[in-house]
Amino acid sequence: MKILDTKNDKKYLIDKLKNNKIQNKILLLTHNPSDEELSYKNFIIKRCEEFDISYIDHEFDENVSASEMVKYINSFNEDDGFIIFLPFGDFEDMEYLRKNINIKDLDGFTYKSMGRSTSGQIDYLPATPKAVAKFLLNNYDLKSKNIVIANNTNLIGLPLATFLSKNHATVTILNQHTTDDKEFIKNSDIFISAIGKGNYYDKSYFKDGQVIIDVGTSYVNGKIIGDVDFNDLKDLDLEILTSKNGIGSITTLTLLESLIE
Ligand SMILES: Nc1nc(=O)c2c([nH]1)NC[C@@H]1CN(c3ccc(C(=O)N[C@@H](CCC(=O)O)C(=O)O)cc3)C=[N+]21
Repeated sequence: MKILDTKNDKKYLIDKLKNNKIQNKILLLTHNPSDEELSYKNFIIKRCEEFDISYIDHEFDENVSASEMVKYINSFNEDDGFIIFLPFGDFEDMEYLRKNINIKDLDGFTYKSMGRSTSGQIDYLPATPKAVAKFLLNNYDLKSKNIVIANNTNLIGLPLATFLSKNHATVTILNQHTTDDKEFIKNSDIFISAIGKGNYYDKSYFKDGQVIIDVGTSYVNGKIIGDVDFNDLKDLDLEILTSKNGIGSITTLTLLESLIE
């Protein structure tokens, strides 16, 4: 087993963010945020302070309507960026927000971004799938590879799948109701997991020669663990990008990179 990491990618992103003076602001938008959303927001705030990026930390109150939200967001400069921390308190009218926000979208949220990433434009992907896509494109030839993705959300699995398909991979998306997930995973060349169930996949799911990208983040006793129990895979001859020093550690930087024109 070979453990991969994103340390070089991280160094590259940090240098890029240090060397480009960013004039535009980033809007950090929450609505009844969960602990996970708040912790991700705090990672971003720490990075904004490190790179001298202005941010506006705005929590919408309970009763605000979608049109009031859009009015507030669109009152900023069109080159200022925004991120809506999901699930955004399960706000009902996401359609209206996806359709009408027109300042810079840093996390592939609007319908316009969704359409563009589907046609293969990497810059319009949300930060997490963008980080995964870049890592794969930099390190592997995707042509005729079988890729299986365990995640079917608008934030990760769907945009990643369409993008990788445009890049000539054969892609399968699993969901909670998939019955023969073990068979799909075992037959893949590259497996990307983002289910958020700590140590869920053991060695019975894998075989020699595979590449595993573990995007899962579960908090257990204050520590982040991934979906794949990589300690159990020691005897297999495969490559794994684990949760530690993996995609999570470059997601924030990838998001801020999108502020640079
Ligand atoms: N619109 C939206 N986009 C998201 O991408 C999004 C979201 N909403 N809601 C909340 C979840 C959670 N999430 C994490 C990202 C990184 C780490 C992570 O592991 N970060 C690094 C630190 C990163 C740093 O220091 O810059 C680490 O702990 O090593 C965890 C969780 C994204 N989310």
